[in-house]
Amino acid sequence: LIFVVPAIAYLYIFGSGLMAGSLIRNFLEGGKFPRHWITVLEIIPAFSLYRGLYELSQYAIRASETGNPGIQWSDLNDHTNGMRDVMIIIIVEWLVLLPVAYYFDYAASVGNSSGLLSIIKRLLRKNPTWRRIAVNEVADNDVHVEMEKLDIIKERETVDQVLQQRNSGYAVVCDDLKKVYHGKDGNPDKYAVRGLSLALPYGECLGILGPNGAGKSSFISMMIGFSKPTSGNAFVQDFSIHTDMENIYNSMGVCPQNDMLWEMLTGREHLQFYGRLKSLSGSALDLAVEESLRSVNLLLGGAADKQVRKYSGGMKRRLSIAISLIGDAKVVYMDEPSTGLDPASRKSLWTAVKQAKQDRAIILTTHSMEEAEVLCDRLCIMVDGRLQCIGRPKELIARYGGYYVLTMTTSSEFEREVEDLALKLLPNARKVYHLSGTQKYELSKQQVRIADVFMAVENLKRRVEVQAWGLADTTMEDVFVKVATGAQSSDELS
Ligand SMILES: Nc1ncnc2c1ncn2[C@@H]1O[C@H](COP(=O)(O)OP(=O)(O)OP(=O)(O)O)[C@@H](O)[C@H]1O
Repeated sequence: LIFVVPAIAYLYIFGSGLMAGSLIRNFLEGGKFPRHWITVLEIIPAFSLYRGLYELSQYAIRASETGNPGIQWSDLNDHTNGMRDVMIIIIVEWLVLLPVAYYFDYAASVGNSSGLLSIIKRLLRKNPTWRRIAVNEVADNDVHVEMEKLDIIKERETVDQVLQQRNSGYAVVCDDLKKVYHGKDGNPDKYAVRGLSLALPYGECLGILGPNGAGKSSFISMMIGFSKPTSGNAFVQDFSIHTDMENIYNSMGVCPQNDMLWEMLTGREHLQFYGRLKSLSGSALDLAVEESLRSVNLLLGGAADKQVRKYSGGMKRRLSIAISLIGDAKVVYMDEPSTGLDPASRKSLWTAVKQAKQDRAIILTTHSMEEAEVLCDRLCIMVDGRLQCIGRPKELIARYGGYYVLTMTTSSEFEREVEDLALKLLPNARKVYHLSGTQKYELSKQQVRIADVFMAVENLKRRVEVQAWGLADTTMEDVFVKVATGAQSSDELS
């Protein structure tokens, strides 16, 4: 469609211009063709345009021969030149076709025609939520029982409030964003993102956690303009991702999941290129490049001036991060930024990101809970295209945690004793893991005292050989597993 429509439009304009050129001139100069039929033909825009240009040229030729001025406003009253009809036709068509063009442009930009009625409603809405685009709801034909959590509802309310304001002061606002990949060859549609609403202020780093296929990359690819949302909208610095992507690009930085680098260019050349794209030049550009290279440890050993094909995977990753941050990008997306980095590089990368987030908004996807806790002010967990929870890491741990994890490894003949110990400490202790002698139990913090656990283990050790044991507070990883498995099993049930 992308190629066929412009080709047809081009052929139409070219063909109708050619026809208008030969027909109008012959009809006018032949004098036999009825004048009113010429006016009817002028309804075709190319014909009225040609007629207007023809008349202007006739007046101009006469003016050059006689020394008189060319066409005057008063000549519109002269019926023989047909200029008044031409002007009326052009103005009326302009008034009619402009809204029609706007409509088709709009329908194409939301990727889903939403009907003339909804656009008119949007324009006429008395007290409009001015930035919300009424688009067709995705025919979400699953029967998932929506049991929205309070934090998700609160985030939705914040989004609603923010959308009422013209200058929100928020860096990113997502309004019920959805993405459906239409199934090909008889395959069913894939609902990758099912109505994401969130509001991100400046200076915040939001981490998106989720199992493989949760929809994290699909969300980011909509936000950076790689793909169009099926419905819903998002605003980056108050610019819509449907209509203002050009403006968004000026202040956006992206570190994609797969490094997109030119093998033959050096790291420094990459940064110079992207710096210039962000309108940096001269000494400001040199300074920014130097700073970026330093922040991701690419100055050591002349790495900055080596071609990227000679870089290790980790060096490429660090360069991608530097590219995403150069030029004072105000909103930065990082898709699994530390994948493939060794621990030292990861730590220096985290320092760079921490420094960078002071005055920008960062959206970061990751599978590393440690990274999420170190870098992110807020975290959300996404499962099967839906947000399951959102909040500060400590809040989430407190909400979904509330228990200690007792881990113990013995030889398999003593597994029964370990189970007895856990149940004696807490009759409703929950076994969450059991594999060849290693068992894990969740013990409610409110019902168990740490001192009792230590005493019970000491007693057990007198009778049984305990190879290893540990008592840990709930970690983000526990929260993640709990939320993700809980959501997946509720999806399976529904
Ligand atoms: N172009 C596409 N066409 C069809 N389905 C797609 C397409 N891209 C992604 N999907 C599907 O959409 C779902 C979400 O994919 P996405 O890549 O967004 O997940 P993710 O959370 O980023 O996963 P990961 O952590 O593995 O990167 C998956 O089931 C995936 O198979």
